[in-house]
Amino acid sequence: MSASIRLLRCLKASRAFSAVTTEAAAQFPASLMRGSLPAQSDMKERGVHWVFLGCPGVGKGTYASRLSQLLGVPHIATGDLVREELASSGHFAQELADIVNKGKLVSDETIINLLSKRLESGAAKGESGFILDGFPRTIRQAEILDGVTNIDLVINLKLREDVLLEKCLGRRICSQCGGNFNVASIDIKEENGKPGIYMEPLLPPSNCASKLISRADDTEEVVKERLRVYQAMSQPVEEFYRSQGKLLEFHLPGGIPESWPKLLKALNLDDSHEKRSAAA
Ligand SMILES: Nc1ncnc2c1ncn2[C@@H]1O[C@H](COP(=O)(O)OP(=O)(O)O)[C@@H](O)[C@H]1O
Repeated sequence: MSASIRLLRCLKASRAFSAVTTEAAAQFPASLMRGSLPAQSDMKERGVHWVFLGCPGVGKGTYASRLSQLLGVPHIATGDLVREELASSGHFAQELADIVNKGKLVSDETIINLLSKRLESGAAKGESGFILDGFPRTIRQAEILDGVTNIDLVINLKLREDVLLEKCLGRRICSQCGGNFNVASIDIKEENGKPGIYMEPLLPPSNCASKLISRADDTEEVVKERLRVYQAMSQPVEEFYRSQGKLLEFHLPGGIPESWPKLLKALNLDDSHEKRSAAA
């Protein structure tokens, strides 16, 4: 049975999450594949089951999307699923907007329903494997995911907090093509032994420049609340996976040109892997 169907059944079978998680945890021994990267042949057949963790603005979407192209698995961002739902009209969209625009998390039940639907439609199209971005964000979500599928690896992206705020405030989306850009120019010099960091802006092409919009939840007040919510609700998820030996901490050294090759190296995905997949 696919992970998506199990995820959905798990949720439908019981509205009491605690019962689900106990049952789910018992069903799948956590030692299975714990802490190991799948072999390259396995990656091809099953597709990787990876998770990206990290604070708002850290760049989960950027690196998850690049890796999904490299490894040929879908990049599934629950924030995107929520925004698709927000774009629809109706009472539920308004309820969601009230939560998201305050920087709060939507309920575990809502997010699991959205994710299940996305996984099911992907499975129907023959997708296998995934890179999840923005899920799990609570211990309950992590336990439910653990009960329905075996996560191979969790990449925890790290960046200093003052940069996170700047990056969120600099985020722009082209209202026509949906492209993601960032107008923030980060150039913090080394100070008192604390390393500096340089990240150049990711500017849009001229045809997008006049169509840029910002996310409603990327205001200073809401980003600060999202960072607070991350520390309270999602930081424990890092510990959850650390204790399973699945967490790979990656401190971003700078912008994409500097960070991407280092991330590939940390994942044992070297240039030759990149070239092979480009040629395939
Ligand atoms: N796994 C999740 N659990 C609960 N709420 C979520 C989840 N994923 C996304 N959301 C909601 O969607 C919003 C946007 O998500 P995302 O784009 O991932 O934001 P961020 O930039 O903060 O990482 C979140 O602030 C939250 O309200």
